[in-house]
Amino acid sequence: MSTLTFLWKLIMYRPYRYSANAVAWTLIYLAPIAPGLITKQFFDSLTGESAVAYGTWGIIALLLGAAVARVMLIIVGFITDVQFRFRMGMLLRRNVLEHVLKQPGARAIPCSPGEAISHFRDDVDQTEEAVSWSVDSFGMTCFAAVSCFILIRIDAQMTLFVFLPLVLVVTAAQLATSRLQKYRAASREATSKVTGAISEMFGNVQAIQVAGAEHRVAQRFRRLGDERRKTMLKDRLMTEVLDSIFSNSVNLGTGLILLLAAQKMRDGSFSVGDFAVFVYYLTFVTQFITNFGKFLTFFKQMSVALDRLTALLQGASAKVLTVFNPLYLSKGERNARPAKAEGVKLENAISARVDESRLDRIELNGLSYRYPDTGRGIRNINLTLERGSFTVITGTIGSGKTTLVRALLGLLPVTEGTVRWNGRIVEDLGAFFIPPRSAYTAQMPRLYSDTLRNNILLGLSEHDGNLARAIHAAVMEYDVEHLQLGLDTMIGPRGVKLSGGQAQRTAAARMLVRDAELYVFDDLSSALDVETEQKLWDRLFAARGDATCLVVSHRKAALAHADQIIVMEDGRIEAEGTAEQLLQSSDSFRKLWFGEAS
Ligand SMILES: Nc1ncnc2c1ncn2[C@@H]1O[C@H](COP(=O)(O)OP(=O)(O)OP(=O)(O)O)[C@@H](O)[C@H]1O
Repeated sequence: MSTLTFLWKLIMYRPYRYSANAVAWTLIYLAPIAPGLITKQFFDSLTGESAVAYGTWGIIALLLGAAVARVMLIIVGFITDVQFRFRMGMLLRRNVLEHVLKQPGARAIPCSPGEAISHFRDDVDQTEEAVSWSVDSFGMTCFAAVSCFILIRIDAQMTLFVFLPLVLVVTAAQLATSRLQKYRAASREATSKVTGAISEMFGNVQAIQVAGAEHRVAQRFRRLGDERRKTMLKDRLMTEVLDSIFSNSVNLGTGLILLLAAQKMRDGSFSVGDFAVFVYYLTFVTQFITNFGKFLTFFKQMSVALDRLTALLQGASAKVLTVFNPLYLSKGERNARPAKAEGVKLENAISARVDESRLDRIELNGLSYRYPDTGRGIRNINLTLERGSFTVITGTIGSGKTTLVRALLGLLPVTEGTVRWNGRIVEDLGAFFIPPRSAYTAQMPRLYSDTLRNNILLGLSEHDGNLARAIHAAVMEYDVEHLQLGLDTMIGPRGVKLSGGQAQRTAAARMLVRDAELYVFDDLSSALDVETEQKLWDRLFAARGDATCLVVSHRKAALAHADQIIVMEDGRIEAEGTAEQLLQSSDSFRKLWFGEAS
């Protein structure tokens, strides 16, 4: 999509609001025409070149009236601008967010969360800015046209001599702003490298000390600081030069008018009023040129923002950005929201399907996924999970165990193969495999800066001892007792730091507090000692009823409980069976089993 089409589509999202904004700002920009003419009248009356039609007080009243009207218009203009800008920005953020949330979990964003947040904030802001300035450019062009018409009628030669050099100076300065943009981008990047280095240093104090790398880290920091200093200096210098050109251009123009007007005034062909109107309009015409340049800069930035937002869509068409979607901002809109009714319908439909879809059997047929950057992944996985069974996926490091469970749960986009739930193909795995159908504990659990209770419940209501049961099944009761405020202790990045095992058991409790037909654990036991792990599986077996379990593990405590074991090797299933069968038939399994014993 071209930047112009992007701009047009955003305007067409709320054309009436955009038009109202354009009308308001055009009037604001045209408003100075009147005081200019009144001032001319006033000065001409002083020199006796014309009679004052309304008297001195009349002129003062007119000037005051014009000023008050402009202030009122500016207030209206701000309201119309905010109303339009906000809707446009919200539409962009809404559409990108919807797209991101629909992506398989592991591929939601192609960059770090920090970068994605900056796209959501800065790129949308820059787009808003460009669309908003298109209105100003239109208004200012109207002013420039009308004022030039008036000035040419007064003295065409003077208009040309005063404004042409001025237009050239300001345009040249404007062109130099593209260089400023480059310096600005470079200084921003250098600054972000410095702040990134500070946060890395604070985060890795121990690692730096252990590696004895203090000196090298300090040197690297100094180098980054030096680079930042150089780029910032260029940026500041260029900014100051351009600012001084812009702020002095009016003085420059006034000087030119004085030089040229002196002779004409002596001849009597140029009145004091004419001089006043030239100087008065000069400020606004200079502003027009500067602001038009600003619009061009914002337009360029908008094109970069469009590229970056499109990259966030990972291959989807840029049209996604401007799809007309309701925002439900006003109370009336919110009440009329059809989504409410649809939401209820959807919930009913889901619960109806869930009632139907008690898990009897899951079948994976020819499931494949390849990571685009490494070409690794899983190939042609065929697997059946019967109701109430306990399946363990095992294998060497990097053999594809995590990829397999993530592909099954729709967290990675399956490239080939199908998953059937009770014989029926599941179309959208990501939307389907959610509680109460399935619950999942990832290899690296994520904790929020919140209480332990809220980290486990994640918004679920606490009832009939569900939380206590989940904590017991996850072997967490001892940890809860020893936390100062028990379940109300703040944990996560800004609270008590839990050990790896505690974090994993918190994630397990989070999963177990949700009733699910299928529980999926990815290497839950990797940070647990043997005794705790044994307890965990025992309790899980006692608590889970006939729920089905799919577990990634290489530990005997899990393998010994398994109804079936899948041995992965290089992205494929290398062998399957019970521990007893595999000990007889599979070399790889024997290595895993005895490797742990040794
Ligand atoms: N995000 C990724 N991008 C590219 N390649 C990946 C990615 N994640 C994993 N891989 C590769 O895919 C293969 C399978 O990885 P996977 O994490 O599924 O293995 P695993 O058996 O779970 O390993 P582990 O026992 O270490 O958890 C590995 O070769 C790995 O290097």
